[in-house]
Amino acid sequence: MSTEPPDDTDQGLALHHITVRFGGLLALDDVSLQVAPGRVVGIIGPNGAGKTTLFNVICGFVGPQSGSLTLDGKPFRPRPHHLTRRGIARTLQGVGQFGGMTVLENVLVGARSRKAEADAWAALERCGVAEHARALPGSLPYAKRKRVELARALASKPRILMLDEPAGGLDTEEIRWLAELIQGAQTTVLLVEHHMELVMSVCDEILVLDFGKPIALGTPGEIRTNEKVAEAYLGAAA
Ligand SMILES: Nc1ncnc2c1ncn2[C@@H]1O[C@H](COP(=O)(O)OP(=O)(O)OP(=O)(O)O)[C@@H](O)[C@H]1O
Repeated sequence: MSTEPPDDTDQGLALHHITVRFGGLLALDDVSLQVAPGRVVGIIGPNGAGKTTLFNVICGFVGPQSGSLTLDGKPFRPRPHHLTRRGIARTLQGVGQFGGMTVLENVLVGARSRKAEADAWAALERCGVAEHARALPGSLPYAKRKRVELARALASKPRILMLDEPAGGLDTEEIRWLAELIQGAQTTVLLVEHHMELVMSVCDEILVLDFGKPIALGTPGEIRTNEKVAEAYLGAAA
């Protein structure tokens, strides 16, 4: 299987032979991935496969023992506090907002541009939660707080939007709304998600990890019928 980024593209984000160890545990084992602009790329795999670690590498929270990243063909050494500047935004698993700040203030955290407040309002509108801008996040139902988390990420108008289990805890109707948002996002999306129906419906391609190893990369149709993928999930269920 080839998950090696092609040499002829210098656009977008690329991971080259990333390996991460935590002590004796190999969390990522020679993972390569090319994320072309505008694509929706899913990262799936059983629990503990390395999905969050991969996100943490892209965000600079975890430094790989070997391998490198490039952004538009140039070396990219991610640092968490520079991510917005580099056009990268990430939602967190769960809701992760500051309880003592209003929804609007949460969305404005880390804002840089002069028109940040207008962008924040636009993102809140887009996510259908503008009416709650002055509320404290803790007073809102879980699904609304997940939307606030999305608005926070969208407010910086990222070129790469990283969604970490955005469907977790949501009902069918809310997941349908989320699918539409991702499909209309008009930006590159990296999606870590356990909800297979969502992943299969929105992704252009999917990377499958198992015990840190990339075991498949392909379209949803290819991944659905891949025997190694089925085995990895069956093994995890057994
Ligand atoms: N900071 C850390 N220190 C030690 N081990 C870690 C650390 N972070 C992750 N791990 C281990 O690395 C492996 C990969 O974890 P990771 O969270 O990336 O998996 P995942 O695919 O995101 O899992 P899940 O679907 O359960 O969220 C797991 O075995 C995990 O216990």
